[in-house]
Amino acid sequence: MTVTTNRLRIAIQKSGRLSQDSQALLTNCGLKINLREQRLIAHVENMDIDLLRVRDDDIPGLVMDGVCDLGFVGENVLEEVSLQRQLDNESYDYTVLARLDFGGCRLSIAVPQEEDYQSIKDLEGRTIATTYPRLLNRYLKQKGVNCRIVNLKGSVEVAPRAGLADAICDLVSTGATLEANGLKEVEVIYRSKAVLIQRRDLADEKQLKLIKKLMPRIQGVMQANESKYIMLHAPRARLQEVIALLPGAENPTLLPLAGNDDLVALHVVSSETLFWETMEQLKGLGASSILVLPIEKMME
Ligand SMILES: Nc1ncnc2c1ncn2[C@@H]1O[C@H](COP(=O)(O)OP(=O)(O)OP(=O)(O)O)[C@@H](O)[C@H]1O
Ligand SMILES: O=P(O)(O)OC[C@H]1O[C@H](OP(=O)(O)OP(=O)(O)O)[C@H](O)[C@@H]1O
Ligand SMILES: [Mg+2]
Repeated sequence: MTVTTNRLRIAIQKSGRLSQDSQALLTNCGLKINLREQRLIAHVENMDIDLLRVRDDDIPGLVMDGVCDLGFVGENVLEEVSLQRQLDNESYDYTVLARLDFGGCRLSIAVPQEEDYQSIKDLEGRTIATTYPRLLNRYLKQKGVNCRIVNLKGSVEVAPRAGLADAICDLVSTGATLEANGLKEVEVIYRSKAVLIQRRDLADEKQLKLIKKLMPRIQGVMQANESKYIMLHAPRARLQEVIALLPGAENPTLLPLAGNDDLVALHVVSSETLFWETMEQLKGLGASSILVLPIEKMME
């Protein structure tokens, strides 16, 4: 590629399911992003980074062709584009730097609710509408089922009602879209999360150094997201029982309470969230002033 810039180029979805989370992750990593709604490129003011804001479908190709150095994209799109590029004899090289904690969804086959569905064999010879023809084709081949695949870029869920297909293969998260369209999920064919990918042939020392700086921050933000800071007052006499109830609290900090020898303050960073049930059990042991706080950043 002949793009001559030393600034690291990161492709992110312009508007959609991954935009906010990708941007928030970068912001939490300390990037000051100068965003103007309509701009294709957003400058990062405090680091040599530019964000390219594009359709998510274009992100794998931009990274594979070396136009962008990094990209935030769903594994579903990444895998679909990779399969298509293999077929077209185009390069499909990339490195996954991190699997992220957002964009979780599954690619599933769904049929009309009233259909008596037993197995994938029921779809032999039928028509399935999807935005992911390559992933669907791979799955059907594995199962030895022949179907006609109709490629739709949007509104896939209305295809059966519109008489365009017998079934669909689309992304599902809560299942609300399927339900609203009178469909039921019958096969999960792919489970996806957002990932951060890097172009394989990246060689610029300065850019590699920047990525090396960024990665521990990304890991730190994700770790902080799933961790909680727990504080409570526990009766000294039941300390061992209290500690046993707290997830990941092997080495809590214990602090004396002024004017009260029976109670002790306990602080701990927990890798899991504290459920209401556990809080009620803690209370049952005599614990009080239980606080569960979010953690913004972490570095070990
Ligand atoms: N309901 C969902 N819950 C969580 N993640 C989802 C959900 N739907 C999609 N995703 C993930 O987010 C990605 C982007 O979804 P979105 O619906 O914004 O795509 P799009 O409509 O193709 O957007 P674009 O205009 O950028 O092409 C998907 O490829 C998938 O990885
Ligand atoms: O199972 P659910 O929680 O209902 O989520 C699934 C829906 O989410 C996505 O679309 P999105 O809402 O991002 O809109 P889009 O179809 O315009 O991309 C996806 O394409 C499904 O339609
Ligand atoms: Mg898209």
